[in-house]
Amino acid sequence: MAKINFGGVVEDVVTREEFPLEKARQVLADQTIAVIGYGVQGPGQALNMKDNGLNVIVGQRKGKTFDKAVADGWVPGVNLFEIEEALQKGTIICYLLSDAAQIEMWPTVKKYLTAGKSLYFSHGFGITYKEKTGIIPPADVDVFLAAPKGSGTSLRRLFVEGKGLNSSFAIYQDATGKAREKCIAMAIGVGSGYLFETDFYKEVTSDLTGERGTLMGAIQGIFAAQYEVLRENGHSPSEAFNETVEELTQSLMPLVAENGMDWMYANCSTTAQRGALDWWRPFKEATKPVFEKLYHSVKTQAEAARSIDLNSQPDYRVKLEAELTELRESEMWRAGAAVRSLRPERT
Ligand SMILES: NC(=O)C1=CN([C@@H]2O[C@H](COP(=O)(O)OP(=O)(O)OC[C@H]3O[C@@H](n4cnc5c(N)ncnc54)[C@H](O)[C@@H]3O)[C@@H](O)[C@H]2O)C=CC1
Ligand SMILES: CC(=O)[C@](C)(O)C(=O)O
Ligand SMILES: [Mg+2]
Ligand SMILES: [Mg+2]
Repeated sequence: MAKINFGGVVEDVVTREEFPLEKARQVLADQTIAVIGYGVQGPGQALNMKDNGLNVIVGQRKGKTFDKAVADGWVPGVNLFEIEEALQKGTIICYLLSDAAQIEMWPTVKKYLTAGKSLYFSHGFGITYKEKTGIIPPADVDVFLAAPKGSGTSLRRLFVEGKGLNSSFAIYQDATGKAREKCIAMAIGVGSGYLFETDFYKEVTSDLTGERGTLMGAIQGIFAAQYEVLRENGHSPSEAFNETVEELTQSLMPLVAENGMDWMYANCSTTAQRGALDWWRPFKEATKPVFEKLYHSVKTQAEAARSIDLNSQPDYRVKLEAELTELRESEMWRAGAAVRSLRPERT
């Protein structure tokens, strides 16, 4: 593995140069990779693996999502099946149902995990919280994960553009002595950039923290707070939205992505630099206790319990959709829709 110095800490990573796609194809040559579930990660990973020349089939229950798989080019009876048929045919089972649905389907999946097969996850959830999920694989199968660090939608889009999301990988159980090479081959096959190693516990703990924190929860919270203060002080929705969200996503974050925070700062006025350098610490101090509370809630499994309880209810989708609609219909995001419609490339 390549040794990379991450800010003073040397870590081993796997790059596409040292584990090229050709090697992944060789490792997986005799495998039938069954992607179970065609929600968000399912399509991204399955299509990328198919385009990478791997032997992939999809298992999805009948309904709207099955039809989406057909629309994406999967052919019923050829490489698209009902879940049980795909489980039976697959030698590497990619368990890409929602984390809550994985609990419900587990007794069925387990029946098909015969000796020498592999069970692949994209999250450490099911295994780490096994007391809650009941997901305990048989001892004679390999169990590993590759977790793309981003949405399945982005995984696919970046792949099509010739780019790749980074993924973590972890081996939980090596029954055949080949779990590690299969795991890395799968991680490359789904279209990852470089790979960093973790374990199931660390993957799920960091992932749940990240999505509740800066990636999704905290960012909406901080947007809403600033937007409200601007509105309460007489600024128009267009001004408040532009100064809170639009400028960040359109102008400043791409600069951070390209070359880091200091470089984004350096491309802003010295007035802005002075203010940002003064104010980032108070924001850090104000929010750190919330991040500590969040991490604690993840560590004590309160987050897992809540997500399992709520997402296992029969009407969980309707409830999530209602909350997403509330967000979409808030003034800030309605202002956002108007702002997006006025982007030059859209008018
Ligand atoms: N959404 C994402 O981009 C990411 C997801 N992951 C992980 O990947 C895995 C899959 O997540 P998503 O793609 O978001 O899942 P999802 O919520 O989109 O659901 C995937 C599939 O589950 C099926 N499903 C739901 N309930 C079912 C049931 N009771 N019986 C049978 N099928 C059922 C749906 O039809 C759908 O095909 C999870 O472990 C998740 O944590 C990891 C990284 C990012
Ligand atoms: C996209 C991703 O990696 C997340 C946010 O962790 C998830 O969808 O669970
Ligand atoms: Mg996640
Ligand atoms: Mg994630």
